[in-house]
Amino acid sequence: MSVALREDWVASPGGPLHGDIHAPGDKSVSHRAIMLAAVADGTSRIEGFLEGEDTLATAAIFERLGVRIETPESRTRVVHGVGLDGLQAAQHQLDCGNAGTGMRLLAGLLAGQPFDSVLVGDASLTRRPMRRVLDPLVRMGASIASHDGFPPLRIAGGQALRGIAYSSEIASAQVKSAVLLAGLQAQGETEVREPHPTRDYTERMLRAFGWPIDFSPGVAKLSGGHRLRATQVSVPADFSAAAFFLVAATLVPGSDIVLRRVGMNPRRTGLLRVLRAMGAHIDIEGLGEEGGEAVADLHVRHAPLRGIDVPVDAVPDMIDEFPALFIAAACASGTTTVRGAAELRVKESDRIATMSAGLRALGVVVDETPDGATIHGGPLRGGSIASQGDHRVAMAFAIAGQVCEDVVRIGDVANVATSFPGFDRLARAAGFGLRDA
Ligand SMILES: O=C(O)C1=C[C@@H](OP(=O)(O)O)[C@@H](O)[C@H](O)C1
Ligand SMILES: C=C(OP(=O)(O)O)C(=O)O
Repeated sequence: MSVALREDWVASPGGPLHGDIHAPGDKSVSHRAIMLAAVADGTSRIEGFLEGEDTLATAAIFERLGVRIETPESRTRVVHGVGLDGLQAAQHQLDCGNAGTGMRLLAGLLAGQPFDSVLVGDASLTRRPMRRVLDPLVRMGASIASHDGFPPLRIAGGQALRGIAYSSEIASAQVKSAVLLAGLQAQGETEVREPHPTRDYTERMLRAFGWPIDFSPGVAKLSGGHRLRATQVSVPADFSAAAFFLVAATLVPGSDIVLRRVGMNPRRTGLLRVLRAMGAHIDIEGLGEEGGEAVADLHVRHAPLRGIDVPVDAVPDMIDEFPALFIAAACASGTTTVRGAAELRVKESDRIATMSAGLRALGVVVDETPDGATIHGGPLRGGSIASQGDHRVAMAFAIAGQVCEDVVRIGDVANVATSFPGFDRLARAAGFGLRDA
């Protein structure tokens, strides 16, 4: 039996943050680039690929399905696509690790294949709800058995899928993407509507790989029966990784940093809007386009923050940034209220509960609600934090340590490598006080 790796950090004030920071490649884009390149015709090149455990797990799964993937240099992948009809049955279960994105998108992509597949994940992923993708996929004709709506997912191959018009009740790019990827192999038209627009990387990348698709914010429509053509993908730096430095430099007096070539897809940058409304000093410089995605340098200087009511319509645009926002809110004057964010309860951990408990351990007053929290800003004392193995919670409390009166001990940080390998090294180089316990 394998035992989860447990590592701890000790974070303490390191002084002002300075320098240029290159955050790793975008996780959402990296997952999708591997998936589409694998089932395209021809050889694709992916540059800026995130070498995190989540996206490495997705790449390893396609190798098990018979796709050759080369690594000519770090952060580059050359994928020898086999076409939508060229994947081969795997001999073993397919391990998605910690990645909700990997498992949910693969469920859609594998539902219409002629062979059976079994998708498994780690303890955290095994607790995450899958009915949100199983319901629409089964309506399309898929046959997928689960453990009462939770992983493992046993996909029976050889099902004839048909397109559906699906109105999702939750704003989830993973649900939308699973249905669209199943739609590639379905008879007729597949349409997905969402209650609030979510990140549109699947739609944009399908178009880049030559698949006809209509989409506008909140709705996407495609038909089965086309082919994907290999292409080049340039992956921008991940806004969600950059977010930890945006908050840290805002909070630590004297800080002045530049985050380079960060992906600025508007469905990802809600934290920027919210931090600016709280008083943050962040300039967008050199806004341009790389590989069809907006990118910019983000210049951040320290600024005092004041609490706000986070607009509910910003929530899907910053869904992964709440751990960092909770720290910003704890350091702001006044109170910050988050509503309409119940989805946070079904991430790698229950992020409302994990962040509230961690902040309380540092002396912050937090009133938790079913779909959010009210955070009362005030001084942070030191303390011990259980990250519950959640990468974003661990990184958020590393920021808290930079502005605490005493040290912050953060437990179980190994999963930081799922989305941000090398975070601790980069953070120390920028000036963080952060060491292994
Ligand atoms: O599609 C994606 O790449 C993602 C969508 C979001 O999840 P939901 O779709 O469940 O909101 C996000 O939390 C996750 O980190 C990545
Ligand atoms: C929720 C996240 O990812 P996933 O759903 O892919 O596990 C995340 O990275 O914060």
